[in-house]
Amino acid sequence: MTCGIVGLGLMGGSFGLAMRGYFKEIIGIDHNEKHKKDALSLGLVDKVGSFEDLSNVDVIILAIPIRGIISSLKTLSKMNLKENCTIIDFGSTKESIINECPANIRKNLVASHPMAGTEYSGPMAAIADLYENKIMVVCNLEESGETQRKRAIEIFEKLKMRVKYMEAKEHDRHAAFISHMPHIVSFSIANAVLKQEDKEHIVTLAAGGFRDMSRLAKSNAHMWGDIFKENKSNLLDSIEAFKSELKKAKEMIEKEEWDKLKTWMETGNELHKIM
Ligand SMILES: NC(=O)c1ccc[n+]([C@@H]2O[C@H](COP(=O)([O-])OP(=O)(O)OC[C@H]3O[C@@H](n4cnc5c(N)ncnc54)[C@H](O)[C@@H]3O)[C@@H](O)[C@H]2O)c1
Ligand SMILES: O=C(O)C(=O)C[C@]1(C(=O)O)C=C[C@H](O)C=C1
Repeated sequence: MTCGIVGLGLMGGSFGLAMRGYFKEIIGIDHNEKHKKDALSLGLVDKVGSFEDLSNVDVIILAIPIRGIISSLKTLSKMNLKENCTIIDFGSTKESIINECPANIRKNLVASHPMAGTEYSGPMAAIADLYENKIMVVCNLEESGETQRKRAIEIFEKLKMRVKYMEAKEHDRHAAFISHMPHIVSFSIANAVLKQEDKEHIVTLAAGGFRDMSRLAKSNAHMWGDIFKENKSNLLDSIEAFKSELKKAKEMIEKEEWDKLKTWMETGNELHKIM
């Protein structure tokens, strides 16, 4: 079996590293020349190629920003793909990808979202065990072909991932709260500190707490811009929920309702018991 990976960054590169030996050959495709060279020298893929090479592979991984995934699907739908070709996308939102996937290749697509990653991007960020013991959400699986379902699940098992099935609508709602809103909050924290006049002095005090809370603010703005745009309505709801809690905390502090504030914090302590 052969594989083509479109996007040789954190997600595509890590996939290549983890799947060496499983595929007879892995071909890497990327619009960034340096990323192609880096991917080769890091051994993320066997060779680099172009989109046309995808006509001859058995598995295609789309690991590029969401709008790029959608336009790749449109291009792939006009190509002569292998009959049972399995296309797996790693996009962080699922509804628009599924809705905009051309009908003639819908059975080829297994719409997936690995709940794994870091704040870094590009081939240098690739990690061989990134996917191990992590959740892979697979959406609207019944719309994928039987061969494609089986192949994708086998690949996720090989990655040592735990598969969770969900409807795309539900996935996008959940992802807004568990991933997209925390990124917005982290960017907000970073911008709030950067706006302080004595920011350099403030950050000299940064220890674990600030580093944890601001880590996500290092993430790639292009990729996250796409995610926020695609999940706008759910993201707005999650920001509203967060704002309402922040407002509650602010009011309790203003009114010096310390016991109430303590109870509110103790409620927050409960979260990790269910994680
Ligand atoms: N970073 C994460 O934590 C994470 C986690 C889960 C899913 N995802 C999703 O995975 C996808 C890839 O994310 P990443 O973190 O690997 O990004 P990345 O920036 O590390 O890598 C993307 C790579 O794709 C290339 N690229 C971008 N657009 C392209 C195009 N149209 N054609 C060819 N090459 C193109 C870039 O040059 C880059 O090498 C995104 O859809 C993202 O939403 C990311
Ligand atoms: O751990 C991180 O740094 C991540 O950002 C990974 C993370 C997340 O947990 O929000 C980011 C985007 C996803 O689509 C899935 C996972």
